[in-house]
Amino acid sequence: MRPLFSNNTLRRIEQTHATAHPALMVRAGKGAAAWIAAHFAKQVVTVVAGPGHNGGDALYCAAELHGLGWPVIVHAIPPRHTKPALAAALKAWQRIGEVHTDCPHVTDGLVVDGLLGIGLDSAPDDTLVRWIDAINRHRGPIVALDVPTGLNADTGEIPGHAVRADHTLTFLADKPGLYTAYGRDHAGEVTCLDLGITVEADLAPAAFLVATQPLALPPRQHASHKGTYGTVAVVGGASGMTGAAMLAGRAALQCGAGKVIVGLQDHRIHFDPHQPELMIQTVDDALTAPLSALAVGPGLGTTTQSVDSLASTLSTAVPVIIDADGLNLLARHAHLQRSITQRGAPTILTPHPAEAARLLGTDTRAVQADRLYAAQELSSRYQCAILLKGSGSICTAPGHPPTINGSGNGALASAGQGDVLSGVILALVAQGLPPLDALRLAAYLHGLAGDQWRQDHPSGIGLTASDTIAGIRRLLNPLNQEADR
Ligand SMILES: NC(=O)C1=CN([C@@H]2O[C@H](COP(=O)(O)OP(=O)(O)OC[C@H]3O[C@@H](n4cnc5c(N)ncnc54)[C@H](O)[C@@H]3O)[C@@H](O)[C@H]2O)[C@@H](O)CC1
Ligand SMILES: [K+]
Repeated sequence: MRPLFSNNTLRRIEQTHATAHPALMVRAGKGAAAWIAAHFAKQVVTVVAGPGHNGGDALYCAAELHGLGWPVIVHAIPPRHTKPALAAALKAWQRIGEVHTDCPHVTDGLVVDGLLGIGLDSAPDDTLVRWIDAINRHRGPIVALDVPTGLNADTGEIPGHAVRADHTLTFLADKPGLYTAYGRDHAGEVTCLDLGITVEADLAPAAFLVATQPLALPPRQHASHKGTYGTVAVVGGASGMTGAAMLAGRAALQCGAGKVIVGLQDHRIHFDPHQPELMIQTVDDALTAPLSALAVGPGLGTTTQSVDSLASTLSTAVPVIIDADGLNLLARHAHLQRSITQRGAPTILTPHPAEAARLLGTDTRAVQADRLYAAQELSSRYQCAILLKGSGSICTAPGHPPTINGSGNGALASAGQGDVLSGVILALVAQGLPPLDALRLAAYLHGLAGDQWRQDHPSGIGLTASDTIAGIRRLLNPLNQEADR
């Protein structure tokens, strides 16, 4: 897992190395130029520099690219208060070429965004907005230095306008905001240039990025039977919403749970013709089975019967995953919140941002403005493992640092995907993974199944939740290399 550092920590690192030679700003500019020269054919490059040190990086990058024989045009916003390091960078460029102070109008080549980095302090002012929009109008490649201008590097929030880069060259260490909320859409492909600095071991990361498969299920032993892999139940499926519970059940089954019961509130359905292995029962019957783990919420509804079903689920002594309407009911009913804190077995909450907002008594915008904080606050308030869904899903649990999931794409924004994710988590917990491990692996595999599907469907349109289940099953199996000896 890759460590991600907050702006405050990055500032501390910068101070520690303030007298480094060559200076970090020079290293950043030269490193960026070397990366650009290695990844693009020589072409006109428009370097856009802002009023702070991010602009200084850009000016050294311009000078270096010029030295490598690239045609370079520089546009810079004059700083209100010149900092010495920026003045030196400006001087270095002015020995080579002109500085245009008007808003760039780029028609050709590559653009380097060095307007703002981690110094963004509020929504960009009018001048910056015009320059950001001018960069975004460019149809060719856009390379952002450190952070796409306008994106909050801590949170991935965009308080106003932001550059949409194809590549971001981020300096010293990786940053959480590049991977969650709006980060993925605006940063493009991220490359970290460490500038020859090793981050001090005593500096705690704000989060970790899960960029590769975090762990695997243990191989299946020959002398095993379905009971070895757990009996699980999905509780939900009120009239008109039975599909949600079925999808969760199918996902649990196809991800290896031994026996899967679907406890439906709609008593008219007794059988899943597409997945006859599922045992369809009433909620009461499902809860009397000797279960290893439960998921409650998919299609649960919000009736009195739904509240009773959730309360019965919480009174069991096995791990419970709460999703969808289960979370909405939890947000509304204090007695359910009390039951959660009194449970002896683990509880896992898997909210999307709107559900997280209800659980925290705030609004979706506030959750999205700081997803890492929201997930950690939920975990401490409810003493649960949390998976906060959305771009760059966050997994955390009390006493554990948060992780940001690095897989997935917009194709997964489709009906039933959350139900599938609940079923995958359920299967992984039933097969013995601790809650937080199950969340991280499930989020990663779910995203990766979407990424693999997208390779054959570039616009990302039409991925169904059922397709995702099949993709995750394929991903789970190559992992069990040592199986069945
Ligand atoms: N932190 C580090 O360790 C390093 C930082 N470097 C660079 O320096 C950057 C940070 O430099 P700074 O602290 O000067 O910050 P920035 O260059 O990101 O921006 C600061 C400037 O932008 C203005 N500004 C901020 N928000 C604005 C808004 N909403 N509207 C209009 N103007 C706004 C500020 O008044 C200030 O002049 C990093 O992102 C990176 O690119 C590198 O040189 C190397 C190492
Ligand atoms: K930038």
